Amino acid sequence: MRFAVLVFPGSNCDIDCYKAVEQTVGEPVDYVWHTATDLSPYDAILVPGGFSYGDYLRCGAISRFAPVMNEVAKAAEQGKFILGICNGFQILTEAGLLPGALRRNESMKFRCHDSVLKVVNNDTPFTRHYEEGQEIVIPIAHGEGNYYCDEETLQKLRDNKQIVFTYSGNPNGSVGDIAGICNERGNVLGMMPHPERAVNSLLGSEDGKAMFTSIIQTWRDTHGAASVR
Ligand SMILES: NC(=O)CC[C@H](N)C(=O)O
Repeated sequence: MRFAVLVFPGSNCDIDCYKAVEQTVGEPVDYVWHTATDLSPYDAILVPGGFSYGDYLRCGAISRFAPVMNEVAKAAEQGKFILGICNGFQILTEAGLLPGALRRNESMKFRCHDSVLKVVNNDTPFTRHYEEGQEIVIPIAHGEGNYYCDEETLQKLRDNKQIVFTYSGNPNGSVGDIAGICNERGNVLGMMPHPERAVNSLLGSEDGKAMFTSIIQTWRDTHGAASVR
């Protein structure tokens, strides 16, 4: 299995994502520049956090026009795993690959601290190594993590089990305490907290590790390879 970590001008969590893959699952991983026009060698695509294009206009509003985003849409269509973290989540909503939008935090302040998340849906390729209802500690670091969608969309998210993580103690004003959602098919996930910053107890938490092992386990199950320990 091969991972891509996309890099936009202003990404700053790309190295963390790369290291998380390298150190937790040890699978091949490449940085892929935003001008790339071929993602065919990759099975999972990580859209990392940061301040792509300086967050001008709105976070992710410019990045979503990058050439690589056409390839991300194709990859999503093909059922490949797409994980957008923080700015990556913002880019995926701007690109229309996930519903809703991320607005300024209710406090109007940048929030950077650990957060407790509840795993609402562990039946996704990204969360199968968690228990349903499990509480995990994953850091947040954002100014625009206030997830918004209209009532109808919120109901759809609930009905289709697309709400994957909620906050225990809402740090930003998100509707329904939403911290992370997936698409209907379950192969595209966006979340504001940073699992790649929680893959080793030296970092304060290793609760993010299971996201990476879940992805690879799912891939191995469908490709007949050995299971992940
Ligand atoms: N860490 C991040 O990806 C931050 C995302 C975005 N720049 C924000 O402040 O909301």
